[in-house]
Amino acid sequence: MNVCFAPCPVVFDLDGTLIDSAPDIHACVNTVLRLQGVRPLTLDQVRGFVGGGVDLLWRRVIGATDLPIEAHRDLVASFMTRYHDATALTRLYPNVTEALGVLADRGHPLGICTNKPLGPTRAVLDHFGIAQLFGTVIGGDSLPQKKPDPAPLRAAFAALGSAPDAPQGIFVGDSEFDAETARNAGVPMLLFLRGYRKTAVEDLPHRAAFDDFAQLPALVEGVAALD
Ligand SMILES: O=C(O)COP(=O)(O)O
Repeated sequence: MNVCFAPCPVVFDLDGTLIDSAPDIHACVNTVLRLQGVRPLTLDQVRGFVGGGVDLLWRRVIGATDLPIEAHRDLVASFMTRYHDATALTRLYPNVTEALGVLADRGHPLGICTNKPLGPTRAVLDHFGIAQLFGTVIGGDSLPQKKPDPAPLRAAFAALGSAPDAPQGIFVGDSEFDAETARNAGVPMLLFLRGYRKTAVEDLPHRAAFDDFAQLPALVEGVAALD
């Protein structure tokens, strides 16, 4: 049972949930590959590598190229010099700002729990003028653990005033990592269908699914009323 008496905290994943950032990640990856004399990857390939943070992204990029695994650390460092403020090709999904505004006006504490490093996370929230809506922002490098470990999500709920070992609230995400994180943390998940998920919807644990952020405030109230 996940009882919410006051408007419950709502924590959001970032890449593939609030923002479509794959074009910027793709561009930064290919800039690094070009410097190495390696053929560029497609947008679909790179999009499929997003979700587990930058270290895993580059292990997957290396696996798709002839680059040696020993180069991983330098490739990540080179990538981060470009990625830390990459926003030019990133877009908010439609109706995100409006939905966040409705939830904030109704008194829901809002947070971010992403595997994206904190630097680029803050850059993108500032770029879209939504940083002030979030009471906490947990990035992929904020804690030793990353999603799907429940620790980052529990930390986000705790920062929003929820009990750390029995968090109350809702997690909104798009991916396998997010669904597993929500299950590990014991919170209901709302699954956004236009993100970077590779698994069939019915194979991912989730409370409800949606494809337009205009639907989100009603879904949140529905979940909160049931729990
Ligand atoms: O940077 C990533 O790999 C994924 O970030 P996300 O947790 O916001 O989906």
